[in-house]
Amino acid sequence: MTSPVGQQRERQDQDQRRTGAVAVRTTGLRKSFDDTEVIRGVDIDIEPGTILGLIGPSGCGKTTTVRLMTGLLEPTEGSATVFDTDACRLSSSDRARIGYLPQTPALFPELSLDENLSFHASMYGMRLRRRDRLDQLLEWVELADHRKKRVVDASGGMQRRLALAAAFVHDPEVVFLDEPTAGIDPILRDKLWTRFREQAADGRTLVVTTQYVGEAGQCDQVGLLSDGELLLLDTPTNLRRAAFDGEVVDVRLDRPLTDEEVADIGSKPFVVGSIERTSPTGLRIVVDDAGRAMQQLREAIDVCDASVVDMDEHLVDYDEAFLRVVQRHRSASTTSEEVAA
Ligand SMILES: Nc1ncnc2c1ncn2[C@@H]1O[C@H](COP(=O)(O)OP(=O)(O)OP(=O)(O)O)[C@@H](O)[C@H]1O
Repeated sequence: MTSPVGQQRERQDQDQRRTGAVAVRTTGLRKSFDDTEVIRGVDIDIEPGTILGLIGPSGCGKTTTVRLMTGLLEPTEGSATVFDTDACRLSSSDRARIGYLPQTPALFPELSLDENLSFHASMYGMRLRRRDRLDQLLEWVELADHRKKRVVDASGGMQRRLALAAAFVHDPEVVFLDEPTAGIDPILRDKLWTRFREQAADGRTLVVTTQYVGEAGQCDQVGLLSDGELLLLDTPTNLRRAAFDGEVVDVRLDRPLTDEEVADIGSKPFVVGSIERTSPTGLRIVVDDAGRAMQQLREAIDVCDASVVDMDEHLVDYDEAFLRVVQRHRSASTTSEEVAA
């Protein structure tokens, strides 16, 4: 879907990338409703042409963060900027460079899918080549065969896809998508992510919230929110590393090691975290680099006069990584509250 406008923006975004510009930035962002603070000091920089995924448990503040970034909510403290301008003070022409899929999209139930999309296009004053654009978008979200269906007769997933198409109708440069894949089957979800990646490759910037933690792997940067705090902002690979503060190797031996032998292995420089007994003869060891450490571990186990039955890197999946980072943060907060009390 690279239009001439898209190509021009790609060039502009490449220029911005060279100068280190950011498309969206939050600085010390805080938001309270009544006396309850729900966003607690969030700092995020999003480079043009990248996808930021916001993940976190229900109620952690994903939607509120997105609404602050779009300027729909005013922060209590700190700021959110888009194109270097306060999000609450964007001009109407800058607003037209932004797309937004809210969690509860506004669709006209009695109008057809096609008419709804057409209405969104007309709001942006689109006339030229509008039909082509709408056809393209309906294909994009696999609704072309249902275009005549009224929204009221469409499934929840179809309505979501229609709203997603509407967020892109005016070819925006920065797009905020609040749970775009909720209620969509895994095959189409995967296709949509391929399309989001194409959009980013075309120079557009996407902020995507999701409750499907595995989708973190599709993003350039992942922001992990918990109770309104940004626990981590990093690449998906580093999110996995953060779960154990290193890489993880699982080893099974021909006999149980004694506590002294385990402590001896734990003192080796390539072991950077805990050693956990996973069974009488099984160990889970956190190391700096799994590839290198496996040979060094074999040597250390040889010295103990034991043999390795099998040894493999434990590939942490995103769900496990997410759970561990959130649980670690929650237990650290509880401990510091107990110390303070
Ligand atoms: N307008 C509001 N008034 C009062 N509280 C609000 C308002 N909007 C959000 N909240 C509260 O702020 C917190 C964060 O809500 P938010 O919708 O941002 O979470 P979320 O991570 O998007 O959740 P979910 O994944 O369930 O959509 C919640 O405790 C919610 O109840």
